[in-house]
Amino acid sequence: MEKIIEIQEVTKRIKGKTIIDGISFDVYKGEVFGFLGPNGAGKTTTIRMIVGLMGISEGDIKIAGSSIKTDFEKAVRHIGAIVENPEMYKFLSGYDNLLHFARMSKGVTKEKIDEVVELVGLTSRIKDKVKTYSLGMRQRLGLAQCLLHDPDVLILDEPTNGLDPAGIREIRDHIRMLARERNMAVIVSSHLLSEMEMMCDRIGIIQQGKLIDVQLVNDFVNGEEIIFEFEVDASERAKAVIQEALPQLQVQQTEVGILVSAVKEEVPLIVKHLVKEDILLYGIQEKHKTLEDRFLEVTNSKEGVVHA
Ligand SMILES: Nc1ncnc2c1ncn2[C@@H]1O[C@H](COP(=O)(O)OP(=O)(O)OP(=O)(O)O)[C@@H](O)[C@H]1O
Repeated sequence: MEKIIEIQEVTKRIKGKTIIDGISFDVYKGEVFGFLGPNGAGKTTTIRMIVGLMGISEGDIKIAGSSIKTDFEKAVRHIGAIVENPEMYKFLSGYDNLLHFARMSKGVTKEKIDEVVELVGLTSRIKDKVKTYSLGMRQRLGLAQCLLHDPDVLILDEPTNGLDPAGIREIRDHIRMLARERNMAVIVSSHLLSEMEMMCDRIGIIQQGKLIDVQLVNDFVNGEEIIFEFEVDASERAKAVIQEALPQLQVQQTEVGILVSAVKEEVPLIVKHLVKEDILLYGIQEKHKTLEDRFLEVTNSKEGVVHA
């Protein structure tokens, strides 16, 4: 995979306060990279530094090999971004808006405008005034605007904010398509964890200005341990039996039985202990953790390992 963004030991201080504290990670072409973190963690600040809206106190950011510090113009040329709400002229058509933006960047042809309109699925409505568009259509027009100069990287801060479920799905599908079919790197931030789980290939978790974890979404969510639910006739006793016999495992009582966080190889052992104590076992189910479960585990423990 080809690196397109390199964040190298970046620190940001504002009025003596450290907002971002020495973060480093890379983003590759063709992937959707999600930025997760509690409110005030530093997601927007990091994004603003990547797109060049804010200076860097220490460290460097390279885009397609060019430093944003020493080669700003060349570096940001590779980026298309929606950081604040895209500015649109509501009384103009979508097409006229794009024409307006096209005039501001060099070398954008009318064919290119038609191509991006088609790419974001707005062809049939592009001649209508923007004020008649739904929020989802406006977001897609914003996406089209970002794509006019053929960026390698797309940066979207909270792209699904305020959208209804259908709108969220539309934007998500477009983001994934741009990464897969156009080999673009897409960086998104969102506090909607279920959304990030569906949209991203990798996520970086930022907390109090530090990057505490960078992982593939699948590895992050599932890890090695799985939660198994054992449906039994006597859950309280079952919990006590497993805690006594296998004290290394985490056991939780539920309405129908017990939840045990374990690896698959440990399941026969758990069953053996339950059966030995004459506990009736009606079924075993695998419960997958959600990104939200894992996010809360990691941010609450404040410990994390950076897997590059
Ligand atoms: N210009 C500024 N002056 C002083 N403090 C700032 C400034 N910009 C950001 N901060 C502080 O930096 C921290 C990180 O803010 P940032 O907006 O990057 O967080 P965030 O992760 O995007 O949060 P949210 O999810 O709430 O948008 C916050 O504590 C914020 O108050």
